[in-house]
Amino acid sequence: MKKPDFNEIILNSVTDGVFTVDSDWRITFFNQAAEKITGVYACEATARMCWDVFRANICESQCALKNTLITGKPVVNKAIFIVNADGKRVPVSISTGILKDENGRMIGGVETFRDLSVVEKLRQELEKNYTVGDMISKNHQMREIFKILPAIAASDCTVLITGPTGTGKELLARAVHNLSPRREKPFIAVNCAALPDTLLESELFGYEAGAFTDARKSKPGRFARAQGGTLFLDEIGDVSPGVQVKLLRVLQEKEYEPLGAIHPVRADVRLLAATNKNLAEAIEKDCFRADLYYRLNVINLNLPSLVERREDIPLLVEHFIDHNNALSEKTISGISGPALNSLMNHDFPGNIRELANAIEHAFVLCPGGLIEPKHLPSYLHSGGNDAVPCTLAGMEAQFIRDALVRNNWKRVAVAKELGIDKSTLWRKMKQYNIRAEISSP
Ligand SMILES: Nc1ncnc2c1ncn2[C@@H]1O[C@H](COP(=O)(O)OP(=O)(O)OP(=O)(O)O)[C@@H](O)[C@H]1O
Repeated sequence: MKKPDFNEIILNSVTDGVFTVDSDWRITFFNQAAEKITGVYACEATARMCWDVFRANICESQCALKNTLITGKPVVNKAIFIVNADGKRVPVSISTGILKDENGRMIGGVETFRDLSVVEKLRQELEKNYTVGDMISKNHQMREIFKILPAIAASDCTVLITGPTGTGKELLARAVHNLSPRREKPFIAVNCAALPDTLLESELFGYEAGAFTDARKSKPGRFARAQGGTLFLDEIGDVSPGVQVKLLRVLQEKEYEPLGAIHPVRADVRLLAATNKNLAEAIEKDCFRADLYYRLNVINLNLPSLVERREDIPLLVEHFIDHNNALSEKTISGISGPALNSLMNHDFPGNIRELANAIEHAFVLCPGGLIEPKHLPSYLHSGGNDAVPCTLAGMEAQFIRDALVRNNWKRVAVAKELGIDKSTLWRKMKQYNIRAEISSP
């Protein structure tokens, strides 16, 4: 009778998957847990190339076992995905090591892997509870907003969303639209600060042919495009008195006149507006009409800054890692303790947009595995802004910032110097979280 192989008995008793390969990458052993996790029987797996059986997202570009056999360094608990025999993605954490014979000669490698499906499911459940639309938060103030959002969405009232830049005002407006009975109709967003006054007016209300010299054909405005749906007016605090009067008329009479039109047009549009300015102060300074403010501010949703909801940082970091993983070829498994610490200790003047940009930056520099402090923008871990940017986006941001300083933050002059449109400059400043030190045209 064949003597029992105790090594095999032990390896088949553990709940982690274990397989070994020889120096030609052919599987020499496949335990029972490996069969269960991959859905492949040991008799089918043995003697096959490991990447044909253990189909991991890192097989081609960053094989952990290969790395270990080349460098001699083990990989410990790296989170990856494999594709099982049914074609389903299974999250696993892998560890690797070298196999040596009694003379110390390398004869292959060993990989152990743990099924993380349950952990992943729990994480997704947890995230689902903290999510409305694309917004994620576990902060009590935000969760109060999430709670009343369906009722607000179901009504047709105007909503004024306030809060510092990058706190998610547009995302919240989209969530209101997507939860509302108007969700099948368009959601149209207009950034009122990005357009000069005359252009904003024709952009919003459209014009008839012959309304002005270049108007050969009539053009529908954003109100017309949003008909039946929702119009989101971002940066409403920057709208001129002339446009304010016209908006007031739409809100009061539900109609407007395109430039050069003889008859008014009925507007079936829900208005949502947002600002990071203090409109009450603007009213006192006679820069904003009180009557328009009251019409817009039927419901006010105020978003707290990220500093006021630091508890959201880990959740948001995971969310942005997932998002970037889905968009890129890379697999980033998470963030290291020290890197998360750097983020937790930062004040984020650009709020969630700044955090999202920091994770995007880390994706460029991090080859895989965990995001470490060195992968984050230098100002987050070195305490200074002086480091030379090493990504194209970083260089563009630096270039724009330098031009703004050179031109005393005058955006018109900077746009001219850089040969770009003022709205493009504005968009890029927002993208790179460059904030004016002196407000100017
Ligand atoms: N709660 C959130 N969960 C996930 N992502 C968020 C959240 N809030 C904001 N974001 C992301 O942060 C970025 C900025 O959000 P958004 O443009 O909505 O901010 P904003 O307040 O409208 O900014 P601004 O005042 O500069 O116009 C976007 O990439 C958005 O997807």
